Amino acid sequence: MNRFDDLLAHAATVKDRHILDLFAADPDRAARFSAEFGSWFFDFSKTNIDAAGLKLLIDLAEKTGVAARRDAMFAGEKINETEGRAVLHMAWRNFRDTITVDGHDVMPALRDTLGRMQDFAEDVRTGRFTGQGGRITDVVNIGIGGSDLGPVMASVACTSFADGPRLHFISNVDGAHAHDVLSGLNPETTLVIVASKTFTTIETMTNAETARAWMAAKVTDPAAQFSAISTATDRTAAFGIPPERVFGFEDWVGGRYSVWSPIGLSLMIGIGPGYFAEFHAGAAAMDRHFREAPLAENLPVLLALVGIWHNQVLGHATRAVLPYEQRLARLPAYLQQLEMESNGKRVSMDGADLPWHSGPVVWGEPGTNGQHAFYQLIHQGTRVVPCEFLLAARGREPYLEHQHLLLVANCLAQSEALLRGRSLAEATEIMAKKGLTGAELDRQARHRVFPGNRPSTTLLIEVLTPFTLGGIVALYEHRVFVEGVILGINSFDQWGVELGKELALALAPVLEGSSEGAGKDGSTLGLARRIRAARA
Ligand SMILES: O=P(O)(O)OC[C@H]1O[C@H](O)[C@H](O)[C@@H](O)[C@@H]1O
Repeated sequence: MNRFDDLLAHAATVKDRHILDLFAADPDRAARFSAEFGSWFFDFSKTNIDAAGLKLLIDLAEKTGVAARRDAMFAGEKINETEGRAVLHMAWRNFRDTITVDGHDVMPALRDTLGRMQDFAEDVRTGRFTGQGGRITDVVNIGIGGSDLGPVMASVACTSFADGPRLHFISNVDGAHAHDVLSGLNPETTLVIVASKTFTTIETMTNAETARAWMAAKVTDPAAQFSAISTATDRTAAFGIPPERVFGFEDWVGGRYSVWSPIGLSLMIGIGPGYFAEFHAGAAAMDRHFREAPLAENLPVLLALVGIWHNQVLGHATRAVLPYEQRLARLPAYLQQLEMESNGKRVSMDGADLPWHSGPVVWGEPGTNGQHAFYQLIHQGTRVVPCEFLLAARGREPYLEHQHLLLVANCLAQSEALLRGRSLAEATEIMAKKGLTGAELDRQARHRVFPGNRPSTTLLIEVLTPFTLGGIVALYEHRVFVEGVILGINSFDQWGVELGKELALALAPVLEGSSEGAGKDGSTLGLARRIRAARA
């Protein structure tokens, strides 16, 4: 007996029916299977979930203790059990509440750091803080994973609000990344932000050294144009960054949940503290909704339950995230870390093998580009890929609103096509009109059949702003949390990234030729030999 049995039994009885029949049987289906909070509207009616299935899903959230776990998280309990940490990134976007960790009010220190960030951001933006060659024109954020993806994703999303220095990001240890970014910049007017929660991550520290050398070649005091963001202020000092430009945060902010914290400094400089506060406010609004709304009307809970239905119940291993919004181009990459690093776990909280599948593979690209690339498989491939469309009703450039209308039409058309499909009879009729007959008509028509009955959801906002973006990101964070609770896993550690890091360190001497690599497999040694020869 496992926690999904009732749902699996229900799914077995309904999985072959057509979602269109659900619409035909219930004229109110679209309203009944959607939910709204403030600026965010979530439609999950184009799925095979019916009233009985939804009830079983809500029951599942109840019996797995989602609400109690949520309250424990907001109360600062150490729900990240394998690291013995609280999970309180929400504190960084809600400065009204009092939040205590180990009986200690953490908010005064956060307000102090936020104030220092705001002052520094304004100083950079207004020219009170300058580089050694004048006003700061460019800001380079050096970080990776959660210290990169959040600021990159949000800065692209907030492009139309950016009026500060230009933002650039270096993450990959591949020197080509640092080269390509830095070679276009003037060291005398560039501010480098080294963003690393631990300040030990090899990629970030290597790129930071590279940037320091690049700057030292042109300015007398490179450290004067460096800032650092970390929980490890001893290490930032050792790197030579003066404390007034170091912005700290606590270990109860996970890397992939840290865009709200000082890790968002580059974004704050780009869009200004005012819009950054709106980004916070949108997320804080979503936090309140998550804490207060009944489970059946709770957007993060509903997104999670639809995810569970598709992955653990129906067995669809991947989910496509398809933003019809160019400025959300980096959202799929951001969500890959958020969801897959959080819920890609093989054991449950107590260390036992997970008796069901972990979270899904998340992937995607903005529409309409994806339509001309991989949608073929989504429409006619043999596997079902649940699709998650994100859409803003309005664009931000009034003079291009005619293009936005076309974008919206494409998004709705895709979810309609996935739902409706095209039958063999319809395809045959179309091809017959083109003059085909007989066996050729039959053959050609079969290639043009769309099975349809493919599930999708749509998250609709009115327009993309820092506020609505903040809500979207918090919505996904809490969705990941709810899925994690239902799966019984710890969504806040990431031990799965460690092994490769250790092996990479051990391989460096093999590549340099100073170690034989005893005990390594033949493939690794053979590749290392070839690489050594090519580099000699
Ligand atoms: O911020 P840092 O300490 O440099 O960590 C950067 C990233 O690397 C780690 O390996 C983790 O996989 C990520 O969760 C983290 O965001």
